[in-house]
Amino acid sequence: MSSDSAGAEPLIEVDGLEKVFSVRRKAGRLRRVRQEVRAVDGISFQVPRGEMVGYIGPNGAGKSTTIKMLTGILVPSGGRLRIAGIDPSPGSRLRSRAPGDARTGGAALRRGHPDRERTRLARRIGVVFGQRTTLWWDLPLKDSYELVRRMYRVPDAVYRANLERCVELLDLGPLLAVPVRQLSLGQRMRGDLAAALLHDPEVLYLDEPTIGLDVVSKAKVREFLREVNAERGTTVLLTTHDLTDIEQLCRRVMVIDHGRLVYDGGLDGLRAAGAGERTLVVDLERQLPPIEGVPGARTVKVDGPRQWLAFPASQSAAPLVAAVAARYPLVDLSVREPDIEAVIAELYASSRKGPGTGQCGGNASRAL
Ligand SMILES: Nc1ncnc2c1ncn2[C@@H]1O[C@H](COP(=O)(O)OP(=O)(O)OP(=O)(O)O)[C@@H](O)[C@H]1O
Repeated sequence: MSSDSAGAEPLIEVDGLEKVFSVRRKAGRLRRVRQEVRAVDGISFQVPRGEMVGYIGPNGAGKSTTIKMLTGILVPSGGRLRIAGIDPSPGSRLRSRAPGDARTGGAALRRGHPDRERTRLARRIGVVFGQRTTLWWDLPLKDSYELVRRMYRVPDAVYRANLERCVELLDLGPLLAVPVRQLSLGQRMRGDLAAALLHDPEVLYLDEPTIGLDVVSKAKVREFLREVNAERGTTVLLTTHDLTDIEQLCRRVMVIDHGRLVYDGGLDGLRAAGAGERTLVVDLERQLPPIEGVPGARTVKVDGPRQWLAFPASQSAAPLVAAVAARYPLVDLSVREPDIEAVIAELYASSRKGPGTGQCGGNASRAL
């Protein structure tokens, strides 16, 4: 969690949130049985205003389901959530763990709770689903924006200012007259990002906004998100499988697996929590046999005069450097941080072994 936002007003508040889907599965040639899928299983977190938080996890972990509940698209089966003080599905706790919730949730909402809260919430949030566009397929981009303006009743001056800024930051000028169906994936994604921001939302949910994009388009999207966050203080919840998105944009990351939060804290803490190793890379004066006898380190690779020594991420490099320098002709050195992808893969694996086995349990960051 970013330390400078600690204590700031929470804009997103989630407490014991659950979503249980009821699905029918084949059991034999003719029989179907009803089964529960616990997609989100009692997660709690808060996001202060202005923070950019990564929300990651393996396929099927429950990320999209969480985002859909936070936008009001899905009704929770249990727990509480508030975004900008609004509960998009008031009364959902009454239906907690109700069998067949996936089918009855919508009806219950219509019966007991008009869509007023969800509409109020829609004005405060923006959403981009990387796999799906919210734009009108056959309309030029500009006409889609015009429709967004009317739907959200965006005042003229606000609309013009926001559109101008998005066009500038996302290079949309040449695309405004092009029908959405003719846009490339990267162009369409930029178009979707602008559409999500025209009504000045306080919260932006991004579900895989860089999926399928080339490196240049990814860089453009990331730069845009940084600008929006810095300029407007927009709170961002970012779901992605591309950890570079997280490394470049978020200081805080939440990891979900099997519907449960298994880590919530800083990226640095995640590296340390994963029992990862750092690497001391040393350049010696000449090629020598693998370095031995340095306490706490082991030589993992030798390439000419260069050698790589792995050591626990939690340990200081200073004594290792001193030990190597005392016995070997050292010319240069560097320390490499653990690879974040490896750390996260390890975290997923350990969370699957069951509670209590995760390596992050004793970390100073909020490991869960
Ligand atoms: N409408 C639904 N009906 C039944 N099960 C569902 C439904 N939506 C999601 N699920 C199940 O809930 C679980 C979580 O799915 P979800 O889409 O939230 O995962 P995810 O973390 O977003 O995965 P991915 O990274 O693959 O997009 C999965 O087991 C999925 O099959």
